[in-house]
Amino acid sequence: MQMARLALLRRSSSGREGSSTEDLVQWVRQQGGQVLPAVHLQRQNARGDLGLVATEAVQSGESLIALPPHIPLSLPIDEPALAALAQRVPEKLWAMKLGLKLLAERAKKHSFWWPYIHKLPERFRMPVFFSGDEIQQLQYPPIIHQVKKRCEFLLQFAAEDIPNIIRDRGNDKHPFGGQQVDASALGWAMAAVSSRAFCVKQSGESGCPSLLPLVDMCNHSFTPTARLVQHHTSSAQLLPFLEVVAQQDLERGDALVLDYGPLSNDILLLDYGFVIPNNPHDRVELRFELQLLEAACFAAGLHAPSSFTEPAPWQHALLVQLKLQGPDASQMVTLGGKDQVDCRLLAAVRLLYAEDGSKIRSIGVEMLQSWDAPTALLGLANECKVLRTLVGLCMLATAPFPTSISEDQDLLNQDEISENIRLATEFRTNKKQLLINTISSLQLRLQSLTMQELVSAPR
Ligand SMILES: C[S@@+](CC[C@H](N)C(=O)[O-])C[C@H]1O[C@@H](n2cnc3c(N)ncnc32)[C@H](O)[C@@H]1O
Repeated sequence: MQMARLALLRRSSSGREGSSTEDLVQWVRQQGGQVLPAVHLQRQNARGDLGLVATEAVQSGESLIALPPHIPLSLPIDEPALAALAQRVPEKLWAMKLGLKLLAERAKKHSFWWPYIHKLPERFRMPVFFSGDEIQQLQYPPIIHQVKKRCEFLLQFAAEDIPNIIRDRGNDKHPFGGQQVDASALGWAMAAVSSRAFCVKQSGESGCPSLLPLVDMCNHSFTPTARLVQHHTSSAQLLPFLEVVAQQDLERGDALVLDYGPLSNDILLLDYGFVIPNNPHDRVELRFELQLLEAACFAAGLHAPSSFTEPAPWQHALLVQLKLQGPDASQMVTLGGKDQVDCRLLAAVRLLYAEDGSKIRSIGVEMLQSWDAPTALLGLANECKVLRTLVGLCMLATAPFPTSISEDQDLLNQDEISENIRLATEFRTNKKQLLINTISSLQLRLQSLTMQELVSAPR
């Protein structure tokens, strides 16, 4: 299917570029919120991105922003037509449910949240707004698949679900005040929510995504300078409900940055429209298949044992236990990260090389998944083959990327490339770097094992 581009939404009503950055701060204060005088909203770059900074020194633990309970924009949806629409949104696309409420508020003449909505970005950089060619430039099938699915959902929701619900309920109950909502408007709302909502606990219930005006002007860092604290209070008390607190002493000019969570570059790109170089939470996904492991053996210059095509019954039983085969299998495994490879993948390659089932069963499936598994029981030579096969797998995983890191770097050094191509190139180059780093780590392990093997070999 040819991917349709979701045309960028242009709204003359966005006040981001024209008005003062202090409007939002003032509105939060008028609503009973507290904003430390040292906290300011500033433009970050020519694109008009905003962020919060400290304009004076602040002590660790000081309250920077406090929001009363009526300021967050969150679910549930009371309006029946809107609630009926939200029910048709798959749970995975939770941001679209709250996005519908955001769109409805944006369409209202006197929405309580207008000073906030007015300050939201006019456009977002998520790949659902890329052209078909730009999406292909991501070069990584799992993310291309996700982007296509989101585009298809937005196009179908705009073309079928919204008109159907509106027709059934009559125009006087139009959830968007009679305004037409197309795929790009839906994409805008989904992107606004996915990139800005925080999970907030509501009286005894589990977390609920909420838009937190002003708080959502904090950018992300894995080494945050501020943290979000939730207080349990009733709305009648107007006590601080959510607070942003300084995580450390801040100097004048320091950015207030929150940690959005342990997010991979896939999620950061899809939901937030940016990626982090050397992201410790990033991984490369692949599907566990014996044929792939066999190919990895060949790539590593090894002869694949027959178990790679036909595992012994005890090996099959352990693969089922690892949920890599059998009816409950979930075959998605990962490369990269702190442990270098998915622990289930490590265990699978180990048990496929093992000849003695009873030895392996004595180690247990838990231990097989750990780098601390006793090499003596697995056999040094076997463990070397395991590592070489995993290196081969990383090499195979680089195959779908048609460009090299140095070609990507050349592209990134050109000033005239578009923002979307820059982002797609940064994304794919980080994936390749992750695979190269994983190969290096595995090779280091292999070197130290080879040394042990040489030392322990009979002379
Ligand atoms: C919660 S908002 C933060 C405020 C936002 N900068 C703005 O102008 O409204 C999240 C968005 O900020 C940007 N952002 C946040 N942290 C970032 C980072 N570390 N690098 C690049 N962009 C970031 C991304 O566009 C992201 O979708």
